[in-house]
Amino acid sequence: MTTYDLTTLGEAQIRLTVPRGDRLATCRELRLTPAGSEANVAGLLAQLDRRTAFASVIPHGDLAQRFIDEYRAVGVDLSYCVRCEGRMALYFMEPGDPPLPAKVVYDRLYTRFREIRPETFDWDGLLDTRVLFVTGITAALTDNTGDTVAWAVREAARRGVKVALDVNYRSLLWTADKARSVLEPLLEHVAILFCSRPDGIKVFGLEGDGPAVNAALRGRYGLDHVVSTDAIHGCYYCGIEGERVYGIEPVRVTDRPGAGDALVGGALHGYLNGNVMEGVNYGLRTSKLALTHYGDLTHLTPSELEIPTTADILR
Ligand SMILES: O=C(O)C(=O)C[C@H](O)[C@H](O)COP(=O)(O)O
Repeated sequence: MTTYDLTTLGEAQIRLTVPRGDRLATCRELRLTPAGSEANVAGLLAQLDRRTAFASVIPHGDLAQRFIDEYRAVGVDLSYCVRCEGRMALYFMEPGDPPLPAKVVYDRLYTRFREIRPETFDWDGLLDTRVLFVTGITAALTDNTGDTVAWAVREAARRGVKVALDVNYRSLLWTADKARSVLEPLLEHVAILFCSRPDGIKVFGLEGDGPAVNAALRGRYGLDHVVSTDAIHGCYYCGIEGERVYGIEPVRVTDRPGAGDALVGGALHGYLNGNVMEGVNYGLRTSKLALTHYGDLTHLTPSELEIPTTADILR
């Protein structure tokens, strides 16, 4: 029996959000919430009674403490985090209201996390897990973070640990060409891939509707499971369990960031149960829950996985 169900590494961040109806350039107050894609997935799974750990390099100080308190409170093991002097990564967000799109401004240069190397972390501990989860966000930051993600993926595969990868393409962090050149060589080691349709088109040069992009990813890279979303039309599964299209129902959005990570967390809960198709149903529920409250981390109880949804299977 492994110590963990899922371990992951990523940058610890704080989000500073502009109140609705205001602009970053003029607002006088900001809402402060902890953030980080990988931590969000670990945090969601911890609330579903999964054993998870998140590794990072985190500075001392109050902002970092806010991050630590948030994810530790839901049960994520943060003992692999290395503490250092330095600054906390931040991101600012204007939620946007039509016709203004949401806007993100990163303030995450010069963090010590950007200097990580494989030797920074205790991999005997971190790879005592069923799944290693990584994202394109961490791979994008610097050559060091990209190399460390690549090393971790290969080492996990060598040790028989399943690898889950979320492409999570961020155009503010790298070009699509660079993303492809870094992520593509990792795909042979990946068991379950999360890639939105727009990312499949931009990063991997694919074409077609959601199911077509999904099937092309699976076919081209020989993946066991591919889960993708198209924020407007639906969510798609393609893999050894078959193929499925899931409808997405509109919900009132209180706060959008973290909904993608919630979908990934729910789907991985299913993967850990041996049923990704059912996991995507969980993911649709958890991402819906994510939209109802502030913060990148979705707060939920296991019973809320059963909340009614009309995200019926269409095909
Ligand atoms: O951008 C980054 O570097 C982050 O990690 C910050 C956020 O916590 C996630 O990006 C949220 O991601 P979504 O669930 O896709 O909204």
